[in-house]
Amino acid sequence: MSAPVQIESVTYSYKTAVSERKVLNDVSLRIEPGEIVILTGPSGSGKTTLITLIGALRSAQEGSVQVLGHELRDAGEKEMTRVRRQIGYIFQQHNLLDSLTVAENVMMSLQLCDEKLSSAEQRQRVVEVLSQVGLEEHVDKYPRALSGGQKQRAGIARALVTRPTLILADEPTASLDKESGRTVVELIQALCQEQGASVVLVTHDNRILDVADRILHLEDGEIQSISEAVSANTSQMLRLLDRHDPQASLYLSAFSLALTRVAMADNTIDDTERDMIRTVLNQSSDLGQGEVDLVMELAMSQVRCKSAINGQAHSIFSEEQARHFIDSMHAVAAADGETSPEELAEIRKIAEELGFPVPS
Ligand SMILES: Nc1ncnc2c1ncn2[C@@H]1O[C@H](COP(=O)(O)OP(=O)(O)OP(=O)(O)O)[C@@H](O)[C@H]1O
Repeated sequence: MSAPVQIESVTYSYKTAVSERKVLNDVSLRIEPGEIVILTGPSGSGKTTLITLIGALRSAQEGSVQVLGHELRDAGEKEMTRVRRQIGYIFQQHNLLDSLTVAENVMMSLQLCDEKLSSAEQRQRVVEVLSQVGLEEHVDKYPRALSGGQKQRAGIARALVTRPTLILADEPTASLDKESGRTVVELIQALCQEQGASVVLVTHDNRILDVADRILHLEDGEIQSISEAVSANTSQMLRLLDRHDPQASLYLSAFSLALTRVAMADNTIDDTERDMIRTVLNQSSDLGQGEVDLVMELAMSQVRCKSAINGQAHSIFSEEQARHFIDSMHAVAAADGETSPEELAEIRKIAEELGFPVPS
C-alpha cells in the first residue's frame, strides 16, 4: 500500500501586499498506512499550516504534497474537494451544529461523502460509531446537553463515521481536562487501529505523546525528530541549571538516581513507580516535565546498565568491545591535551568495576 501522505521539499509563505513570511521551509515527510504521527512544536512554528496543507485546505507554493494518491500542489478545487471528502478532521473546537442532534451532526458527514448508503444504513452506521465513542445514550440529544469531553467525542464520531483512511486532528485535547483528553486520544488510537487509518495529530499536550508511533517536532519551519528537539532543549536547560545553581543540579541528579535505584531494586519498575518518581522530581525542581522525564530516563538507563553488567562485563562484551571501551576512555581523557593522573586512576577503577583487564 502506498503512503497516504508524502510531502517533498514543501515551502509555504504567508504573503501580504507589503511582506512575506516563510512558515515552512523545505519540509519533507512520509506517513505510512496505519501510522499515528504526532506533530509538536512551539506556537507559530507552522503546525496548523502543515496540517491544512495535508488536509487539502490550502495549497503549497513549492514542493510536492501527495495525499491519498492525489498531487495537491496546483490541484483544482474539484480535486481538493474529492480529497477532503476522504479525510476525517478533528478540531480543537468540535464545531458541532447546535441546531442538529448529535446523530444528525454525525449523519451530515456521512451524507457529504462519496459512499452511497440507504437512510437505514446511514442511521445504523451513525448509531454504531456513536456507541464506539461511548455516546449511545446521547444519540438524539442536542450538543448543548453534552459535556466538553462528550462533544469532542461526538466530533470524533463525525470524523470517523465515513471510515477515512487519513485522520487529521488539530489540538483535539486542548479544551479538555486530563482525564477526558486521555480518553479522547485513546479512542482515536483504538478506532484508527481498528480501521487501519493513519493519523496526524497536532498537540501541545505532552501527556498524550505516548500514543504516537512517531513524534515530529516543527521548529522554525523545519522538521526535527523529537529526540533532537528534547535533547537540545534538555541539554540547554541542564547546562543553565548547572551554571546558575550547581547545587540544585547535583541534588536533582543524585535524587533521581537514588529514587530509580530504589524502584528498580526488585528488578522491575511499573507505571505507578515511574509516576511517583516523576512527581517527586517535578516537585523538587524548577525543570519542565520534559527535562524531568529525561533526567529520570537517564538515571534508569544507568541503573539498568549497572545491574545488567554488575562486574560481569567481560562475559557481556567481546574482547574487541572491551579494548575499544578502554581506548575510548583514554581518548576522552586525552582530548583536552593531557591525561591527568586522576583521569588514569578513574580509567583503572572503571575497568576494574566492569571486570575488564586493568590497563597498566
Ligand atoms: N493567514 C495567515 N496570514 C498571515 N500569517 C499567518 C496566517 N496564518 C498563520 N500565520 C502565521 O504563520 C505562522 C505559523 O502559524 P501556524 O498557525 O501554522 O502555527 P502553529 O504552529 O499551528 O501555532 P499554534 O501552536 O499557536 O497554533 C505564525 O507566525 C502565524 O502568525
